Amino acid sequence: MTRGLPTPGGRVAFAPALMPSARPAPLVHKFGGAALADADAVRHAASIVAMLRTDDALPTAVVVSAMHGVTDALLDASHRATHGDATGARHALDALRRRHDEAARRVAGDGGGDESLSAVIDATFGELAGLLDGLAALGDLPPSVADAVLARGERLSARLAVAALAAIGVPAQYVDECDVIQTDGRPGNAFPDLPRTAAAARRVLAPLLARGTVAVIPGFVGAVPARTAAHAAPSDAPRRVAPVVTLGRGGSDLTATTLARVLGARDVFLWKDVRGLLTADPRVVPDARVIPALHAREASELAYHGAKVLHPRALVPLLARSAQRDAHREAGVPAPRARVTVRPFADPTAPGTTIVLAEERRAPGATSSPPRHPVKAVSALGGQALVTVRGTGMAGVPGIAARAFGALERAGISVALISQASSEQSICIGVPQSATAAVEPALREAFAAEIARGEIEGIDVEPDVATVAVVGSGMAGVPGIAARFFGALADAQVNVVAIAQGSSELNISAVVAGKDAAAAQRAAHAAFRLDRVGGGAARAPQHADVVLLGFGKVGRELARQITQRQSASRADGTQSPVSLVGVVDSRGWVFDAAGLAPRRLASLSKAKAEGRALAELPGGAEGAPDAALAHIAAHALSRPILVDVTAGDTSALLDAAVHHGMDLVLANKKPLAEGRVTVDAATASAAGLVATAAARGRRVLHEATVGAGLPVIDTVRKLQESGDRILHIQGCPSGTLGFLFAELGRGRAFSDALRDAMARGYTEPDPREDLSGQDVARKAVILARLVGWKGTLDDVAVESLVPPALAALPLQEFLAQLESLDAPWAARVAAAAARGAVLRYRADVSPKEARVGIVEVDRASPFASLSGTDNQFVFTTRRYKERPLVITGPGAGPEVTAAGVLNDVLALAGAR
Ligand SMILES: Nc1ncnc2c1ncn2[C@@H]1O[C@H](COP(=O)(O)OP(=O)(O)O)[C@@H](O)[C@H]1O
Ligand SMILES: N[C@@H](CC(=O)OP(=O)(O)O)C(=O)O
Repeated sequence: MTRGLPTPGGRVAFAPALMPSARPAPLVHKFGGAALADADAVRHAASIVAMLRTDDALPTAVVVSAMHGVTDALLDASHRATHGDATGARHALDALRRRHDEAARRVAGDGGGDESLSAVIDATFGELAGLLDGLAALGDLPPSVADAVLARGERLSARLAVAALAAIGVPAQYVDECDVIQTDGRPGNAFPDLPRTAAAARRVLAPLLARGTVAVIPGFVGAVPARTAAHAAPSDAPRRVAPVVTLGRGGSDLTATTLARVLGARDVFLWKDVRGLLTADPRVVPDARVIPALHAREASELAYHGAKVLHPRALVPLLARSAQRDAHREAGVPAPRARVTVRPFADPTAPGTTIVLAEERRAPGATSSPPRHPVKAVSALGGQALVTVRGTGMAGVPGIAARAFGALERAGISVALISQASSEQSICIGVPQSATAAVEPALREAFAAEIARGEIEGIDVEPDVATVAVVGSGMAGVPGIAARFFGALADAQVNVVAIAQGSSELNISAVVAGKDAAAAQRAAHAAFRLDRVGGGAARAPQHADVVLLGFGKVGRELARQITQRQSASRADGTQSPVSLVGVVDSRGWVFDAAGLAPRRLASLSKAKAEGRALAELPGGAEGAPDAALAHIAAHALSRPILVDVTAGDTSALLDAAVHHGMDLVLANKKPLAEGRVTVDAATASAAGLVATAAARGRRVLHEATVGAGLPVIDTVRKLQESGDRILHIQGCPSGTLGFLFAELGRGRAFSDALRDAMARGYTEPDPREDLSGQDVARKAVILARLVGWKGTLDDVAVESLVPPALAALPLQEFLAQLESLDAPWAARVAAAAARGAVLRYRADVSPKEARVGIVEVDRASPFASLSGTDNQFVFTTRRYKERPLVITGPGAGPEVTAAGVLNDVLALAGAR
């Protein structure tokens, strides 16, 4: 064993006597195509190599993928050529050539162009043109020729990388992949032969690395074994077919891990355009998080189930099993010891994801607490078809599944999933959509006898499905994972076509319609709280997309304030934490996933204020709010927040929004105080909405439901979080009633004060809505529940200011009789005054009760000083007992209400 001796500088020096060789183990870098967009990116890659190579010139091998999109473009050009579109093929090639010429010019930096690089580009495009001509003549695209075309992409980028390294003074040399990576020769899906690759690496790479030269090797491609090379090209194929094969799409990862294995590397860095291996594809689940560490088996499972970030077999060379390991050791392949990290190209010092290779060792019988995240990630493999073989005669007949497998294997069809119902009356097989046509004949042939005997009744093919998988080694032995997964899919209204659980218990998969795959992944991600996984957000900085439900006075003011917030961010050069992507009214919506521009919002606001519906406005769509929500939720939004600034019972909509993965901000009291959204009939509705959201890792904030923009609910939370206990809250949360009682106290007649309140626009159109006390009662319910009261709106004792005889009258008749109330009110006010008190309409809540009605308060009480439409809240707590905590201020009006809502939105935007 080698032993490190710490040096004063903190580095680790190796005692020479203990080191088998003087040089430290090499580093292997792999730069993915997604990261290599242009010359700047290639230069950035070179700088990363230089940085990690350090002054000690650590031995370094660099594997590169073709630049972003180049493999696809080459494939497209090949298809065009075979289908007779010679012009299209030439144009595609010309565009690629321009891109590489431009990159070559810029990559070398100030040193100017590199002639040998131009010559290589020239020669490569000459070869490519020849290959495409050959394909045009052939009218077919044999896999071996496709591989020969595709190989050029990585070779070009490797040349660019060499130039970029040279430009910053790092000695680098291009090494042809065929001189190192030896494979089994399977076109389009080859696998490296480790012993032969190890021998080649010793011969070709070791001397270079020993000299301190960085070896740059094209990824994705390898050599065909000598015996197959002779047959690699069909006799009528283009003459210039080189005997190369590719390792399957994304195969540069596999090149890198193979090299790491045969070189005995210390580290493999897989540099990607994402911040690491994430809990989901961030293009589908915007709040995906970086997984700090996961086992290679989990990573492979994810890759196999469609996570495009890693080649499905990338980790195989580093996981060779022990029997193989012995055989390999004899053949000169060192034991695996590399550390594998998936790193963000854009942020090279970030830790990314570590892929753990060591097997988990647990003492027999050892128990451990269930993992915090039994499921670590979710992924989906689209473009599949599901084949079902049905028949009552299959029950109890052994080997049906194995024969189905065998038949498909012989037909060259890879099976992504297989599941058999316990009744054994059907087997479901997931295959690539492209194989659909070949599947049925293959199975019919394999089961001809059973079909003839009627034991197999049918073979059905369902096209366009996707397999959605949740993956994590922690799910083994943790009960309820499947229930949570399928519950989440059901809640998201995703129909599950078939189910499969891998025998390893590393994954559970569900086959769903292709169109549901995104919704299914988001639902599973939310259900397993994967947005809480600890390695940082997929994207920095944080950003939330806001959808406004309700575009009335408060909604429009909020839109204005969000726009204002965005321009403040622009002014100080930061990204706004929020953007408004959708507005919804009762009849329609306007939505743009990229965000509604300020000008557009201003004109929508203006039109809406003039009485027009959103559906009638430019870009507006017609439909009920639930349709709006479904439409909006189908888009990949960044940490979406639904803001409810309506006044109706929106419970069902809010529930749907939570299931779509949205956080909620409410100014609307009804769903909290009255809504019937509940997970448990015994719990009250408010707890229901909040609990449903919490179970899915979503949050509900609703500061503006009590006291508008005043920090009432925030104060409750802060008191509680700091360990205080709220004994009771007394509040005057109605601007209208506050105004009315202040005026009565000043000797004004009831009818006169109420008419004034109406004229000032304080009251609802029918003032009895305010006078009934219902609005205050809703606020009381919301506050009371926060302090631990368990009742519902029906349990609140409410004193109405409207005598029963006047409650049902038409509005005008009620108003005509207002004067009849003046004398009784004057008497009541006078009686209170005689006792040194004034009247107030107040909500009193505690963990034990919620009451709203008229109270007499001492003239010295803070409530007595209330004026205008101000609200006031008095908190008596364990800490604030002798002198309670008082919050007073304007508690109504669009501006302060919208500001309260905006605070909640910003809190959520920054919180996740
Ligand atoms: N679980 C996941 N974690 C990270 N990225 C993922 C995941 N699933 C899918 N992806 C996608 O994989 C892409 C990176 O893969 P790929 O393009 O093959 O990278 P590279 O070119 O670096 O090899 C990312 O842009 C991301 O959209
Ligand atoms: N260029 C190849 C191989 C590869 O590994 O690419 P990437 O690193 O971009 O996944 C492909 O597109 O499949």
